[in-house]
Amino acid sequence: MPHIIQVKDLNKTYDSGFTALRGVNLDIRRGEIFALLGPNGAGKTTLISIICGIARGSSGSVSADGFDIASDYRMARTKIGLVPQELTTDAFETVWATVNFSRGLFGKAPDKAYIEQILKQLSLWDKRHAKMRELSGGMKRRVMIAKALSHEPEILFLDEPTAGVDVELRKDMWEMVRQLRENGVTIILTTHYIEEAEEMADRIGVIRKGEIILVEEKQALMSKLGKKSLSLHLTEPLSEIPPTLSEFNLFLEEGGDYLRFEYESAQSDQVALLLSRMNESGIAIKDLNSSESSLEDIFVELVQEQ
Ligand SMILES: Nc1ncnc2c1ncn2[C@@H]1O[C@H](COP(=O)(O)OP(=O)(O)OP(=O)(O)O)[C@@H](O)[C@H]1O
Repeated sequence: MPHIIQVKDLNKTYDSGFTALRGVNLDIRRGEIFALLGPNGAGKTTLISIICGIARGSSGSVSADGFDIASDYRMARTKIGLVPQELTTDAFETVWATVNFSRGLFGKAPDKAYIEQILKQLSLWDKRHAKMRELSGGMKRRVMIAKALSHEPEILFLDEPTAGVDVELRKDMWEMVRQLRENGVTIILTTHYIEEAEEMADRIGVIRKGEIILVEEKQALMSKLGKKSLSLHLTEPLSEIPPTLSEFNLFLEEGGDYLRFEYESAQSDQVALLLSRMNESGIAIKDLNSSESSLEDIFVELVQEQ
């Protein structure tokens, strides 16, 4: 079964009458890192909460590793670990007790060796006897991940895993998430840091006003929707764009000293053509500089466009 999570025609209308999800269909592949992006209030937490069995959908179905989350709730729930946005732990418990207790909640027999393994993997082993309140914010977050992994789930949801975390720690977190994926865990994360999705995700889903507006391989998304720009510093300034270059999307800048070419990522063969055409027209360049749109630019455009 290639899809570890299948969401079919999922709708959610809250008691207030507000519809937070509309006809969501989403398949998550086994072993991938999937990033769910969307502006505030788009429905990310609602979707995750339903998949994790914390909230109920109004209609539609969800299965986790083949188990329906409504009719096979217990089995579905054991497949999933959730790292929520908020840090919720007992300040006076030790790291070891916190993680061990969480495993027990899922009805799993104690397994010291396994808990030791995850604490070591998350660099928490030295802190196993420390009380939660003695830990730094970053360590607490790692304990939340250890808790979510304590019952050996195959799917891990990370809701804003690095919100409010400094750059250094964010990089550590990314490394850790990659490591978990190496160990065979499927990862679904929501994030406001588009850089995070760009860095880590295999596929990206964009949700807006309760609808999934796009699901795409990250690489394909960036090359399909990305734009590139090439800035050419001319040896002699131009007063206007010569007719021989009229087919290109060109802009004269800084009093004619610079010629900027904007093109879609998929049309990179245009660059060679432009340069040879300029050569033929006797337009020489001193220097050039290229830039491309980030996932952030693509995302902003997508969300605005729809
Ligand atoms: N219990 C509730 N009752 C009514 N409306 C709700 C409830 N929970 C969430 N909503 C609404 O549903 C919409 C989606 O909320 P949700 O928390 O899923 O968004 P989100 O994408 O996770 O946002 P954020 O990025 O801000 O966390 C919002 O408009 C929110 O106000």
